[in-house]
This record gives sequence, C-alpha cells and structure tokens, in this order.
Amino acid sequence: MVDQFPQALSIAGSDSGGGAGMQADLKTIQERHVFATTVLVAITAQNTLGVKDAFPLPTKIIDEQFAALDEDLQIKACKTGMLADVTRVKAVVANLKKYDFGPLTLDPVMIAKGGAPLLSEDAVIVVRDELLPLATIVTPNLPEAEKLTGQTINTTDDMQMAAKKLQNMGVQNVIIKGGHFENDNQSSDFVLLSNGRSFWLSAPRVNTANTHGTGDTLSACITAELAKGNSVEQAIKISKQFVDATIRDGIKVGHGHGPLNHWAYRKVEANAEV
Ligand SMILES: Nc1ncnc2c1ncn2[C@@H]1O[C@H](COP(=O)(O)OP(=O)(O)OP(=O)(O)O)[C@@H](O)[C@H]1O
Ligand SMILES: Cc1ncc(CO)c(N)n1
Repeated sequence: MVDQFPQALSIAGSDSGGGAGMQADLKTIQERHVFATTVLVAITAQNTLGVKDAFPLPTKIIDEQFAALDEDLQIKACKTGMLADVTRVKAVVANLKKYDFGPLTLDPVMIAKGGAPLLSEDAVIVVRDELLPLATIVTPNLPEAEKLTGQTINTTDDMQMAAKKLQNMGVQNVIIKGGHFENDNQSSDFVLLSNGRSFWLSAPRVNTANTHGTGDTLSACITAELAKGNSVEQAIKISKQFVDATIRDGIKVGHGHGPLNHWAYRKVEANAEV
C-alpha cells in the first residue's frame, strides 16, 4: 500500500479546559505536522483550577472508535494518556492487541497536577502487567515511576534504578521525567534505551505555575515523531526541546495551573533556519 500522510493516534481523556489530555495531544501532534486521530476514553470537566468531575465512556464506544480507525486510517504510532479504571485499561489493551497502530508511547497518567485521580488505584497493576509490555516507550513522572516500580525516588540514582526496573518489566525504552524535583534548578529527565544506551536530558527549570499538560505534550510529541519514522532517540530529543519551548514561552490562560504555549516551538525552528 502507498504510504499516506503520517497519522498518529491519541487514546486519552478529554480536558474541557483545553490544556492537558487529549486536547494537549491534538495541539502537539498538529504542531509536529502529523495528522491526529483519537480514541476518547473518558471525559473530564476540568479547568486550570482542577478536575471537577470525570466520566469514563462505555467500552462499546471505545471498541467502536478503534474499529473505525482500523477500517480506514493508516496510523503509524499511538499513545495512551488518561485511562480511568481497570475496565477501560483492559478494553484498550484488548484493542491494541487486536489492531496494529504502530509503536505505543505509554504515558501512565495517574494523578492530575491539582491532585485529582485520573486512574483508579486498582488499575495501576493492570497498566504495569498488561499495558507496559505492549509499549515501545513509557514516560512516567516521578510519582508514576514510584507506583509502577514500588520504589521511592529521591535521588538521580533512584531514577536510574527505577528506569532499569521498568525495562525489566518488559518495556523497551524508558524516560523518567524529573519535572517534580522542584528543589532543583534544572528539569532533568533520565532516558534508558532498548540498546542499553542511557543519558540525561536537562533544561533550566522555568519558574512558572503554567505546567498543566507538560507530560501529555511530551508523550504526544514523541508519538508524532515516531509516526514520521524517527528513531526513539530522535523522537525523545525533539520532544524535550518542544515541551521546553512550550513552558518557557508561556501564555496566560485561566487562574490556576495554566496551559502551555503549544505554538512556541515554531519560533525555535524559525530561528534555527536563519
Ligand atoms: N518548570 C519546568 N521547567 C522546565 N521544564 C519542566 C518544568 N516542569 C516540567 N518540565 C519538563 O516537562 C516535561 C514533563 O515533565 P513532568 O514531570 O512535568 O510531567 P507530568 O507530571 O507527567 O506532567 P502533567 O501531569 O502535567 O501532564 C519533562 O521534560 C520535564 O523535565
Ligand atoms: C484528561 C486529562 N488527561 C491527562 C491529564 C494530566 O496532565 C489531565 N490533567 N487531564
């Protein structure tokens, strides 16, 4: 079959406030010049002040979204975000086993920045045991890496140890995001690749409250780059620069943890071309 325009898939929850979740994924994938498709798993009533309510969708309509995409589109990479609970995680796992949507970036979304649960406690084990082995890359933040590995993470050595543990659980590539190390003047993420290579990606920490959707944006950018055929290492490096620009060149929207500036990387690219 002749290759079509690159297409990527976000399997996630909706953030009505537009800053995180599926909305962040759509904006990011579009910015990377990839066609974005979606399987909506849950709807949240949310703004920059917090999550007011969440409604997981029936598995029938989740299955039907996957089937509709498989019938018609040529998806080259996919990601998961908010998956809500055991029922929805199992539905997503079954569909990812049934259809080939390319490499999976697993963003194990558990708790929103304001503290609201986006994944039930009992679903963590199902993500670890059933979804993780299907993933090409997993992108936990520090609390998520702690939950998945069962170890506490206080130091950079702990991050490296946790990454190795995650790889031993069956995922090929790992990036542990350091955004939650708030007493550090750098925001450093640890990367461990399937070939054993590892490295840190660091950027000076931006002193801002507007970091709603940073994790979603990073994982969506990785997904878009993989859909274009880039290697995991290339995809991760571009995505760190992309998310950094969206935080650094901030915008003011809402009254709480504000969203990112999803078009900021255009300026970085334009300057690089001069
Ligand atoms: N204040 C900051 N300054 C610079 N980079 C940051 C900052 N906060 C987060 N980052 C970067 O953003 C990316 C996402 O990391 P983070 O740990 O915030 O993800 P997350 O907690 O999953 O985000 P969210 O739950 O809001 O989607 C990482 O590359 C991290 O280093
Ligand atoms: C729907 C949704 N997905 C993910 C996140 C995490 O950023 C959020 N706040 N809301």
